[in-house]
Amino acid sequence: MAFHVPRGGLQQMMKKGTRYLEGKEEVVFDSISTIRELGDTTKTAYGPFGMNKIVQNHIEKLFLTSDAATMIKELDIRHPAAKMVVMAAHQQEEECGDGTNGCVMLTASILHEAEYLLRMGLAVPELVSGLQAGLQAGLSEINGLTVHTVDLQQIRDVNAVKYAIKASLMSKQLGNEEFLSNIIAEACVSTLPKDAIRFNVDDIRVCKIMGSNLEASKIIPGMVFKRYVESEIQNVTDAKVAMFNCPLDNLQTETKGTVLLKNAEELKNFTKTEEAQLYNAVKAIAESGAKVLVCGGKISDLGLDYANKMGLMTVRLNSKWDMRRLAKSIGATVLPRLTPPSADEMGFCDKVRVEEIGDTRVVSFQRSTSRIATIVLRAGTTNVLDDLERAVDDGVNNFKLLTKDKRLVAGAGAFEVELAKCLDVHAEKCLGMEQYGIKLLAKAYEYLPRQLAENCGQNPSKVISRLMAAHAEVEGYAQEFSASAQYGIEQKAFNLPGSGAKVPSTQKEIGQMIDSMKRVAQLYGSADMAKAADTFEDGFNMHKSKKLVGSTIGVNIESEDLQDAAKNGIFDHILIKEWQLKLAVNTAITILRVNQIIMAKRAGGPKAPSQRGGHWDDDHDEED
Ligand SMILES: Nc1ncnc2c1ncn2[C@@H]1O[C@H](COP(=O)(O)OP(=O)(O)OP(=O)(O)O)[C@@H](O)[C@H]1O
Repeated sequence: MAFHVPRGGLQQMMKKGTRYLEGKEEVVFDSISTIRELGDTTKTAYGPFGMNKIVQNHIEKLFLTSDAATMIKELDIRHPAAKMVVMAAHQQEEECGDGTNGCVMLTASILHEAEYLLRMGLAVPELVSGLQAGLQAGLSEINGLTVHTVDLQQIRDVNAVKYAIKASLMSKQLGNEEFLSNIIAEACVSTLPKDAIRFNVDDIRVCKIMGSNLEASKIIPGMVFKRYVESEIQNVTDAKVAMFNCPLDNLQTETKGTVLLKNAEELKNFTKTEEAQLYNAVKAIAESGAKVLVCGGKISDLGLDYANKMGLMTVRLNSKWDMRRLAKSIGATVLPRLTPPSADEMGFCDKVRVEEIGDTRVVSFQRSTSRIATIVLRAGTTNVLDDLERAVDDGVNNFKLLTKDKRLVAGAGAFEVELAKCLDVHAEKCLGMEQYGIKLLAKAYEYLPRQLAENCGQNPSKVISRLMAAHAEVEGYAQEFSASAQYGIEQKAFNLPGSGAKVPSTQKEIGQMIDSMKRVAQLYGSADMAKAADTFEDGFNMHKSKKLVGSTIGVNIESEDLQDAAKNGIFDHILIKEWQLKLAVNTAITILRVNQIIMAKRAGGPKAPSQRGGHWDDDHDEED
């Protein structure tokens, strides 16, 4: 006789097969180690020398990429805590369209640091309140770290845009950034309306055509479809375009009817009226002035014949999204029935033509003032084309961010080191246990430049210590200066009406102080003050020129010597950094606050067998 083993507590309430985890060790530390593993997977793809991954998704589609968003999307992650990070990554992608890897890595590093503090005995509420304080401090510090701006007057300047978005392309397509940033900037700027700054990432379409190389890629103002036209006419210029959401065919009734034909005459005349109706409809469309007819439904042989007779170029589009985009691009209204369009309802194109790019036939609708531009990408393989498309997507998203906010921070890890330093300073001022949380955040930020250096094959510890020294030296100089005798002169200057006296303690404050001194000197015509400002500025510049120091010093991907990211035009958008901070801290807090994980048995019967007769990875799926 078998013994009955009683099940107690939660297990008793739940269906058999429910998984249940409890306690700090099982829940928090286990979640942290899973998330760290996720971070370890994506971190090697961070930055310009990030490695590619081959990811095969659940339908056996292959992805070759270093884009974290794609990796995370295609990996079917099941762990509930890791799913939180996946959600944060998705949110980062939704908000900014870039910076996903940074977000995942920051979350993983915060949790890694938190684990150490928890094991040392810090309570979760203390850690959480510290992280919240760190988040607030970080958000307010970020504002002061802007090093470059592209304001609304410059947003139509292709060179200014190109300069600002280049770094986002470098990290995906190192070596191709010059060409890509140029083509993306031109395409984005060309779609901006004349009267306002409005931009949607959907305004830039990508048409991938295999063959040739990247340099053969080009921008087409308007839409390009990889298809062939139905009609004999394949090339029109200055064309009015009529768009219909219905088939170019006889009207079909919804109900079926029976017709009794009594003689041959009736049989001959049966379809005549319908044919005449279709003929008249096509004729009316041609007479309205349209030269091109775009149909969302099927095109019958008869309809095509009439269109050819009337000299109409006929194109069929299958997707309703393509119809909508084309309508937006050429300024047309999509009509539901084959009625002659009014002048307002017709769109206009400079050219509609069939082209052969490589050995692919495309039909392009070109209009110089189009609100949509298409980038035709060329490369040898589909995987390279897909990766190029993702790089274009990052560039376009960065342009969109510029239309929302003009501020950029220094890239190449300079921002992270500077923010870590500011957070450390802030933590020193906090007296309670909060300071541990803030310091933790500062430490977590150091992981990003460290990884950037490691991926470039450099010694990460050496690079990070140099970076920190470079960022600290300016402060050191400011403090030295405040204590010096010369500061007395400037102090006097600052006591003049209209200027505030403040001991400069950061590079930014030194800059502001020099500016104020110059302004005051000019206002009061004081030669002494002007001389003092010059001396101060010279001293500061000399100090900087002796060594590479400053808040914009970042990782140099070519050598272990550092570089000035701002001078070399390596910028990241401020909104990317803000969202990374918010999402990473909030996700880490959410995970730290969990004390139980209860997973119900997965619903549904056995998995449908694979269509290709099994898969080498099936064993792993069985585990669930
Ligand atoms: N030439 C460069 N030298 C040094 N750092 C660079 C250079 N180009 C880009 N970077 C840095 O690389 C980092 C971005 O890398 P990457 O694009 O791989 O990460 P991400 O944007 O967080 O992730 P993803 O694009 O996959 O969502 C940024 O911090 C950027 O400043």
